[in-house]
Amino acid sequence: MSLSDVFTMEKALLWSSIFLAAGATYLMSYVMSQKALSRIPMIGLELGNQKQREKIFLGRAKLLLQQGYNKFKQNGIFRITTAEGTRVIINHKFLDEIRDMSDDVISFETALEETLETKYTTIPTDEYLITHCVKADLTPGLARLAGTIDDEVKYGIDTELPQSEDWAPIKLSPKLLRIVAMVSGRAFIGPNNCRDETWIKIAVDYTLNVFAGQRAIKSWRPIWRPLVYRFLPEVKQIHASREEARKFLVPIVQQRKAMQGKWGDNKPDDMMQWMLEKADAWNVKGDDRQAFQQLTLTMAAIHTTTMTVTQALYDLAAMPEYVQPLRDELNEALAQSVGKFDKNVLSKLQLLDSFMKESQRFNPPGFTSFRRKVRRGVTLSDGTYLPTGVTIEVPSHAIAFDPELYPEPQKFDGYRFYNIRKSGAKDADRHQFVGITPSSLHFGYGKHACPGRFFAANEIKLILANILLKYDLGITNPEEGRYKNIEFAHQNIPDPRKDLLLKKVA
Ligand code: HEM
Repeated sequence: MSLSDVFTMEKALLWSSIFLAAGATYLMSYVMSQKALSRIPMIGLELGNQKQREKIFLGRAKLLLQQGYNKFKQNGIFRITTAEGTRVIINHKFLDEIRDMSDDVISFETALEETLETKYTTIPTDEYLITHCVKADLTPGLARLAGTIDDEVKYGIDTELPQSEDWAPIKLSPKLLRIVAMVSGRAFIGPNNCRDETWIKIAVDYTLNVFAGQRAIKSWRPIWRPLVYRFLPEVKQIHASREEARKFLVPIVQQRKAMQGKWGDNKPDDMMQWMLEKADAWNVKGDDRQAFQQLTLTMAAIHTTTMTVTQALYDLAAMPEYVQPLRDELNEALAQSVGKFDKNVLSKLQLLDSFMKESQRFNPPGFTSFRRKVRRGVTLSDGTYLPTGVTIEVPSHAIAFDPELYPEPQKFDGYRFYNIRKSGAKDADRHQFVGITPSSLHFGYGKHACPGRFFAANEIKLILANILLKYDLGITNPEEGRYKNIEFAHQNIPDPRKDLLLKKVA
């Protein structure tokens, strides 16, 4: 045997030992994490095997989460089989210790990548400049923008909703989507672009395409996904709508850049402008990427807001007894500000704010919140170990129906939060629509809690206020009660097939 043969053999032996050691370490950590997980109680085992439980979760998630929350309220943690695998559901009592953990330990972004199937859809989850500008520019600018947003709301209502003085049935969701796309667009890309039909189509369709794409990917087992994703029509559609958006948005980006320093008093006052001015500092390079950031923004903003307004209008239509008190509040606030909606008027609408929050408590967009991926195993204060790779969620809907937190939780009380705020209690303002507490989690919690909720709250108030002043509302069969939501796994959406009745007030 030559010297070089000996070296080759030694090398092979070395590599084999490294692989064996790595394999053994991986196996050990897998076994340990499975052991740690198995210590967390599982609900729903009586419903059948994993496949059967996944299927049952699609139709009964709300109920199962509620049962788990009630059963494990003391220890606070349980596992459940969802359509996307096993999830660890944690009680809100752990939120304050988790919220301060770094993203390397408990990650919002990795959980979102998993939800959106970013590996295959390529939807970015790390566009930090968006969140920064929403917090640093949009929210502080809300008082200045209230008038323009109100103009756009009025234009949207005049052009999209019926103008009849007799009862007219409409399918609300598509109309509201267009209104919200225009109104949000006014604050995102400015008055010259927000009414453009191409923009409205992009803003409305993109989120739907992304959700169809990720659902199509999830319908395949993980092992097949890298092979099939390129051929899925739903994934191709995401790319097609991006291309459409690129053609529309890139020229606007280029025009804005060409005008840099030459705007004078006409400088646009919108998200695109603020983001372009900060792009270098945030290392966001290239016209395409800067244009696509508007798409990511619409994905966070348009459908979430539209669903919330739809739910509130379905509630108002089913409970018309709230209409007059809300109109009285509006008229009183407007009378003190020469008939114009401004920041002061909006802050006086405490009953409307309370009604919106109660409507969201009953009809949240999802039954869980605070979805996070554990990237580094962590031990909670009660000794529970959450191993690396686990996805955690908080049962926000079950929490919002806990009688210890919300007296008579099954009763819709539009005055619930209004009365708390009027009571003068120390933390009364935390019960505003935008307020986030461990028992009110529909905008998330901690450092990734929705930064757009202040803009959303103003937009929703302005849409509801203008509709309330202009229309009477009704549902088609009052004896059947409020329209039921469509529940699918974690998700909860207003039924788009239902007709809302509108009649212009004389
Ligand atoms: C009623 C409407 C809305 C609802 C219900 C909603 C809900 C949420 C929720 C649940 C989260 C995740 C929070 C967490 O897990 O802790 C979130 C994040 C986010 N939302 Fe909203 N949202 C709404 C409107 C908006 C609007 C209008 C904007 C933009 C103007 C926006 C921008 C964002 C952004 C950028 C994030 C990611 C934050 C981050 O990465 O740290 N949202 N939203």
